[in-house]
Amino acid sequence: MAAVQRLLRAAASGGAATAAARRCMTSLASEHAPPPPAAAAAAGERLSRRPAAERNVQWVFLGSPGVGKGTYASRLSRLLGVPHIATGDLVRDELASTGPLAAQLAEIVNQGKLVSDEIIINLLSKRLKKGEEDQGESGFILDGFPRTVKQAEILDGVTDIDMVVNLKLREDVLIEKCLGRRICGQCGKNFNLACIDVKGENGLPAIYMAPLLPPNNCMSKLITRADDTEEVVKNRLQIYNDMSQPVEDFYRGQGKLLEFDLPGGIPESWPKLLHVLNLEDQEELKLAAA
Ligand SMILES: Nc1ncnc2c1ncn2[C@@H]1O[C@H](COP(=O)(O)OP(=O)(O)O)[C@@H](O)[C@H]1O
Repeated sequence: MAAVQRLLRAAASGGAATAAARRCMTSLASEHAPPPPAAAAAAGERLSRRPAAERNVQWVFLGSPGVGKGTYASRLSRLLGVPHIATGDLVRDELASTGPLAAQLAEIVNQGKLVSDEIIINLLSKRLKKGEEDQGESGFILDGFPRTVKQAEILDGVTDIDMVVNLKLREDVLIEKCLGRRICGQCGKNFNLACIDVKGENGLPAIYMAPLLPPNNCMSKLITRADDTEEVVKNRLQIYNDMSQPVEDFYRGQGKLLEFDLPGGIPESWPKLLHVLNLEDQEELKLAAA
């Protein structure tokens, strides 16, 4: 983990970096740059490529906006005792701060565009470092990163991802779910006011998802994300299809991609997800210990 944040930080700053990490950074700058060179892999090998059995889980969650990556990644992180790190949350924390990046980020995020690889890697590496130093964290479930093939290549250059879960849902449902999303301005919890009840048609299955309603004390404090308007959501979906679907192919090619079509809301999807991840026993143990 230390190696992950060291190299990611080095890749972002280009400062007191290893030569390998500096080369990763150079590859960020050019559209047609080659993948991180062998030296980067070698440095990662020396510093961080511990066998999976000797370290905690290192998973990635992929999926379009609104699919529920945050919901399932955070449930799994609690079950497995590893941090859930959502780059969208890191961006929103930065937006809420008075830091120098806030104004620049607001313009990009509110149009539904992607933040630059350098900024996002910088935010991620700071988060990894803080988690490791303050909480002794090890392992991670990444949500919202990598979102471009370049980000995936950089991550690949510094550490071994064990598995990539690709959550999938039909596009009309994704839009409804994004528009129904709300956050409690006080406790920060996520809710969804949308009641999804669509018939099966054109080969697509019927799908029902009950709303995830807030308790009474959150009801009056609900906030809608500025990028959850219909226009911006459609733009984000388009950007996901253009920029992030190639990331699915990247991991599919490595044999790490687990495709998961959400069958419905949390009550139907969670047990099925645990089943395909072979984690049913883990949940039983945890419930028994509670
Ligand atoms: N890995 C990333 N690369 C670039 N931009 C990112 C990344 N992660 C988050 N962002 C920025 O933060 C915004 C919100 O991210 P997120 O909460 O993950 O949204 P979504 O609901 O679309 O999955 C994105 O639209 C983008 O501007």
